[in-house]
Amino acid sequence: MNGKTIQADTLLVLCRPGFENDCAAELTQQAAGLGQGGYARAKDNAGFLTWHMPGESVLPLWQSARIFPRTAWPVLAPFRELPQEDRIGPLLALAREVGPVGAVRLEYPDTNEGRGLQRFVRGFRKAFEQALRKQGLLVPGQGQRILQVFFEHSGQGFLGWGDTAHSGIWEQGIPRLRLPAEAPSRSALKIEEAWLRLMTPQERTHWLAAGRSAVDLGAAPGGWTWQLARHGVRVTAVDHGRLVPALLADFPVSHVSGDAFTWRPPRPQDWLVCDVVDKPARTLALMEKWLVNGWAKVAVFNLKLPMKQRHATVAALLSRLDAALPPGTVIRAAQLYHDREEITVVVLPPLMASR
Ligand SMILES: C[S@@+](CC[C@H](N)C(=O)[O-])C[C@H]1O[C@@H](n2cnc3c(N)ncnc32)[C@H](O)[C@@H]1O
Repeated sequence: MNGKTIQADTLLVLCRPGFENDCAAELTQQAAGLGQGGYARAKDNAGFLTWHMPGESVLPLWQSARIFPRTAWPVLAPFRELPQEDRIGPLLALAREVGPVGAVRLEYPDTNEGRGLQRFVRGFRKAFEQALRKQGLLVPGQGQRILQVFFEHSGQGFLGWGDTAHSGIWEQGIPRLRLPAEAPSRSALKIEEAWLRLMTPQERTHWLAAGRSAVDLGAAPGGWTWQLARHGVRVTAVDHGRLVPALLADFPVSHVSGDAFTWRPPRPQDWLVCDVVDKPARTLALMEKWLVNGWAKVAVFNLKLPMKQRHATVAALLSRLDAALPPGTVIRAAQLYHDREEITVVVLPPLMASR
């Protein structure tokens, strides 16, 4: 049960504050690729924007892969000046137009001001969900459709719908991941988010398995190496810097003090991961060399963003990589919640199931 088809000409997009124009540039390019137009309404550092396509359906664009948006969903209607004494009533009336959903997401901008809404949203969630359940509009576990509400402030925002396939798997596009005490660095959260956001469960089961091999370029102090090694992957960690000693003592990890840009693996690996901070074109050329030569099958790496033309730069680099690799190679990229001035890229070989 996925619910009736609803049309929409507006997309609500959440992103890291400061990247609204990059989202707009990306959506402009994607819409053009679909033979569509559109325009953004965005304020600098707002952490969100709306994308408008008057007279057209925004659904094909919503169903396309995105790099800069953390999440996006079709808008049914904006709401304004919700009465303080009954904010639920007007939103219930809109929710009825969406129909029964399996879950509700309540979102707000990831800005200082937006985070001030946390308490309001916590209280509102309880009352709103109760009211939805009473009316048969929220039936947890049933159907894929999610009711989406975005609060710009407590009286104003947008209501729409989504699903995990096209809006992403997390409310606000923000994963709530815990950093275990033994993790060598906070970067460990970044590769975990990359796996969860950019790989399917089947791909993770296939590749993140005991007996697989990996090289981690720029590995120290060892957060990414630790994440791979705790799945039983044998890791060669390349860095002039020191790894956390427990990694070498307790896990299938070996350390090579070498240069990421010149070191070559003695035999082909399953994984190549790379968190070296360098010029994006230089990192990309390194990844291309490894993948084209068959030194690794799967890659996870960061591309540092330039100061200007961020979307145009990464789009050009990713299309260069795509052209260099065999047809069918899967390239997925996103500015993760744990990314600041970079994006994270995952590359998977064609026909992964048969490897
Ligand atoms: C952001 S840190 C990596 C953090 C690591 N992924 C983690 O999870 O703990 C970048 C690392 O790249 C290393 N690095 C920079 N240039 C390098 C090079 N040319 N060869 C090898 N390592 C390099 C640095 O020494 C540094 O340890």
